[in-house]
Amino acid sequence: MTARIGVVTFPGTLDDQDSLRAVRLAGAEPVSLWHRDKDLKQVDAVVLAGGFSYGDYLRAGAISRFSPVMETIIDQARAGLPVLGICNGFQILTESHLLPGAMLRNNHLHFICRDQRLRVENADTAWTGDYEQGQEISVPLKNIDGRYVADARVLDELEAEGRVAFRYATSGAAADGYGNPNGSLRDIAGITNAEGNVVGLMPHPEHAVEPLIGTGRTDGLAFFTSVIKRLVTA
Ligand SMILES: NC(=O)CC[C@H](N)C(=O)O
Repeated sequence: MTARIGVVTFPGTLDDQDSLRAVRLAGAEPVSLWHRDKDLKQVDAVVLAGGFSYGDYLRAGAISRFSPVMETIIDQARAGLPVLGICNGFQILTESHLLPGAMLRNNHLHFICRDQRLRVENADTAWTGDYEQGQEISVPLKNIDGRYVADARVLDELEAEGRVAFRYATSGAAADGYGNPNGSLRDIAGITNAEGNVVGLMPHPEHAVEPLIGTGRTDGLAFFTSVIKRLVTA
């Protein structure tokens, strides 16, 4: 049976079309979800796509968190539904308290847009099973509120439980996409919840799924193939 993967559109979402396309290229059925609908149309997994939902007013993700669609997603995520938050989606997940910590303005106070090197730290989540632990990937990064913070106790807990899913890779030159781009604590680019079904990250895997586009790398596609495999074997 083909997995159905929903992609939520809020007013101000930018990356829903690319996310739907990534879902299709990975082999699942893409399903559009609308922020005002509580109904998730019986999807097997959900992607919260990037952008500026509700104009990032108040704080990025702070208003989206209270949308009707999030009411259902928060309930179902707690019951095991795989949810991936990309960039603004990650911001919505922290605002929803499905993931700990918060995203602050980049330490240099600028919007940044570049290809970013990441290290996969946890290849055991619903969204990362097709990567190797320690694998380095490159995907686009584009945000202004990308600086991940949490208090030391939360950071230690994330590290101890293997819940740092991605770190900014710092072992090369900035011109090659290496380095911490925004001052995120402990170079954290993405995290998972304890159960591994909810994952959020600031860089954009959905923009790196086709060899003809961008740098020609398809490093992001494995997010989507990973969850499809997880759904089949679940
Ligand atoms: N591409 C994105 O989702 C980035 C938007 C995000 N609201 C920001 O921090 O700028």
